[in-house]
Amino acid sequence: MSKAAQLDRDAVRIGDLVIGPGLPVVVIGGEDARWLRLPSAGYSPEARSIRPAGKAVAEAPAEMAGEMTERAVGEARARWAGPLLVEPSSAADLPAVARHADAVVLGPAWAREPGLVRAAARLGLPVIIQRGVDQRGRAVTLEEWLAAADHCAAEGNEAIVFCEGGGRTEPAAASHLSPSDLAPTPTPATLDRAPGPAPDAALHSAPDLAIMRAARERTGRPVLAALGRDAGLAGAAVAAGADGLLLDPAAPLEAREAVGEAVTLLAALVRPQSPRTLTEARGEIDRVDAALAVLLERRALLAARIQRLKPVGGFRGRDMERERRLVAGMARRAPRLGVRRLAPIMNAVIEAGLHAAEEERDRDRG
Ligand SMILES: C=C(O[C@@H]1C=C(C(=O)O)C=C[C@H]1O)C(=O)O
Repeated sequence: MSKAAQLDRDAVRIGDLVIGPGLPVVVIGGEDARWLRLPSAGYSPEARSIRPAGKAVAEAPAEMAGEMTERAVGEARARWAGPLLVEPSSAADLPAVARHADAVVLGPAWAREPGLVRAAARLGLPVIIQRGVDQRGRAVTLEEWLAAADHCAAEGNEAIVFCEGGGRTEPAAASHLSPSDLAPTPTPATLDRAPGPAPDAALHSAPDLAIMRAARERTGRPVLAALGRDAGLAGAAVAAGADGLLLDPAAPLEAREAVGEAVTLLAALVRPQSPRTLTEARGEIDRVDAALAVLLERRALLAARIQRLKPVGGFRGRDMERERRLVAGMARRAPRLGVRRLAPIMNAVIEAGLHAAEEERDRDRG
């Protein structure tokens, strides 16, 4: 079966990762999959130059460049057993990508080059087409983006994922990442070896979530939002319908963790799924429980605050009328449970909060 095996038009499989609506939101560059961007300091996908980490740009002859690409992608493959996405810097990288990668990522400069898009599509791998600002500073339009997908499909490759990068540019500093950035758990030491000071554009991607939605609605294909190294827009992207988030290969561990948390919590609220298997259904319940735990913790903190604000707090100051009204309000949002089933649940929640508050008060009094 080809690596680009297609489930249906909505979902795309990359290795054992499935991306699409109704499925869990994936984090690429985080735990779900890795993304290797091959060295590039050129201004177009045809340009070819090699920038060894920390060194000045050096032009490399094509055959040497091919060897370096083969080594970089081969090493990345050896270090990471999960889905590996590789972004070529030129058509010369494609054979190595085909040999080792599970998907090919096309940077914004490729979207306007039908010949290159078609060459990438012919690898038979899933193709991730990025929209954004190319190295010349020109933004790919929605029409150009969709046209790139059509070129891909014209080659018989329907395993297409759109990736919205918005204002993100492709700064040279971000392009000499070594495969060490693909280590499963980056340590501060490996992060230190990551590219030096990068322009802000590398740190803060500005995906246009409206264009991302438009691509999703017009094509029915999955969409990703590229966040750069900043977790700030992760929740917004999930709420806007992103099927996955793409983190820069050099995103720090804290950003990866923050994105994972935002995806779990937001998706539980805004992305209801229809799981088909026991494992999928339990995965979905785990995400809902994660969101519930965060809300229960916040609720307990608020309840404790209220006990300190009331003239008589704790169990002695219990207000049963207030409790009855809040259960009735919740039952409107949880009709399956209704007042009869929600009342004992909320009674347990409220009493747990009051117990925690009284214990805390007793500790504080010493
Ligand atoms: C938090 C309060 O104190 C108690 C706890 C409640 C709760 O946890 O929701 C509700 C009413 C009171 O019995 C409050 O009075 O609002």
